[in-house]
Amino acid sequence: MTHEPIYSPADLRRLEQQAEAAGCGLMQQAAEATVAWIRNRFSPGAAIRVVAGPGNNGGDALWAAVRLAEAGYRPQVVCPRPSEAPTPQAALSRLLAMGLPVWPMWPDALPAPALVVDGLFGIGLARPLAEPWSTLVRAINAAPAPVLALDVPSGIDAWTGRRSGSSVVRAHATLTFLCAKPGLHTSDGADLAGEVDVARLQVPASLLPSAEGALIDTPQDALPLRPRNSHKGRFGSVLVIGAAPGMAGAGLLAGTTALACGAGKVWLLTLDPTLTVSPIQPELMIRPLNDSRTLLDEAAVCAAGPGLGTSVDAASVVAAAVDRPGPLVLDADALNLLAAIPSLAEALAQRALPAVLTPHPAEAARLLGCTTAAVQHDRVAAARTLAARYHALVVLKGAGSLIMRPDGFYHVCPVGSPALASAGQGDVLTGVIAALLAQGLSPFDAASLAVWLHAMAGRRHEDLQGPVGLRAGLMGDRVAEEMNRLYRQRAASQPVMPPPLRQWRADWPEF
Ligand SMILES: NC(=O)C1=CN([C@@H]2O[C@H](COP(=O)(O)OP(=O)(O)OC[C@H]3O[C@@H](n4cnc5c(N)ncnc54)[C@H](O)[C@@H]3O)[C@@H](O)[C@H]2O)[C@@H](O)CC1
Ligand SMILES: [K+]
Repeated sequence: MTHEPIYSPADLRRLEQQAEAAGCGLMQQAAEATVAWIRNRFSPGAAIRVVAGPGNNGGDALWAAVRLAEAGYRPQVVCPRPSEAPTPQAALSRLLAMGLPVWPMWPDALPAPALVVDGLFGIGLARPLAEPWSTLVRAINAAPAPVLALDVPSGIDAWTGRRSGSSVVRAHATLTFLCAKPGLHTSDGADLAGEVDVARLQVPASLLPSAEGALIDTPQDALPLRPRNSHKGRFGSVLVIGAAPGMAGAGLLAGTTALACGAGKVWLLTLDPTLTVSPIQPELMIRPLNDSRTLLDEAAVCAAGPGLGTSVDAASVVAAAVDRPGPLVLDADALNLLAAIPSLAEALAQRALPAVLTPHPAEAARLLGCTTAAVQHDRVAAARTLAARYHALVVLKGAGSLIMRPDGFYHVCPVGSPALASAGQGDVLTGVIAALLAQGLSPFDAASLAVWLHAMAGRRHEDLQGPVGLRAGLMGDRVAEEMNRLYRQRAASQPVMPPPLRQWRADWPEF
């Protein structure tokens, strides 16, 4: 998979200092990246309102205004309290020398700009915004023009995505510098950052820290191979454990999705004795609890939890699934059992191959013994604690889904959609992860690719139809479409033999 790296706040600050000491001119580079971004979308001559704050984020904005003026744009610069540091001050002098006024407050009388650039606060934000910044934020958000945030929408924490207070810039796009930042994709950041681009800037490779995580990008190379010389045994088998009385739908969703996403065969071990066959999905093999021993031995992958309930039978079959050595996904009620039964946690920690746990925030809170709000307060920290505690891969669902390894490295999914906020989507995701594990992916790759495919299916539904109406029952086929799209893209990037120009036969003399 190709990734944008994420550095920790401390590593990023260290990188900034070392790069400045090495004379990299990061502020100038950030300004040039901003102008390149603007040139791509707005023609010279356009009025661009650049709003600069009191720190280096403001410095980026002031230098962007200088470069915009040089490139033929008409910057309207607003800066109530410029930074006193030399580089931003140099930009101010250049602006004044070019005869460009710097307005202390939002200039209502000027013609409306084509774009507003938010350079108020970046990663140095330390507290909620007060005057004069909150008035400027209100003016930015009310402007009849799109907003480009530099580095981070002002008022948002770059790592958690939380608002610092009630004054926050709502950006249509964010151009972030040096590395990707998880807070632009999760929590409030998912709604306030708009489309996010990363400008890595030129920094000597020797200064780059090791990443604490990465954004998932189009993960073509993680796709399982599907040679022509294949049979269903090659693509693995999945045992879904769930579907207790009254909750059959959850187990059926996970099972049918695993089939749709390429698992060779799928059993559903149901705790409901009346459930024997799915009339709409006859290829799904539904088996009673009595068969659990045989199936746990036979299946390559186990996915326990969808519609499982928390009965004694459920607890004992989950314990047996955790004890077997193969790939394992625990979701929904299996996670509730894990929160309640300490011996399950001990058994998970003993596994050589880490299990995949897929909590939504409320399930994560139950496992951590805290509130859902506390989980959402710092999603990376919550996922990191869970992954270390259970020695497992943790998929923390919700906007900006996180996939956390036990060693603390994580992926953030930058794609998402409110179309996925509907009943059964968690069961679907469990089915996709199980199918990819069955096809031989490692737990981290399977969980990352599954989250991305699931999110892409949601995004595509939203783009084509809107944010409602994506029932979980439709998802297996939609996720399979995304997989096939990736297969086609990968095939298109391979070398291709051109077709013959003429009909060819070996016995034709002119050949
Ligand atoms: N330091 C560097 O070398 C680089 C910095 N860059 C830019 O600089 C930004 C970080 O710069 P800074 O560390 O100066 O931080 P900011 O520009 O985000 O702002 C920090 C300043 O605002 C003050 N402040 C923080 N919260 C406030 C609040 N709520 N109300 C009023 N004042 C508040 C701080 O005391 C400090 O003076 C990055 O986000 C990025 O845009 C980039 O140019 C890349 C290089
Ligand atoms: K900003």
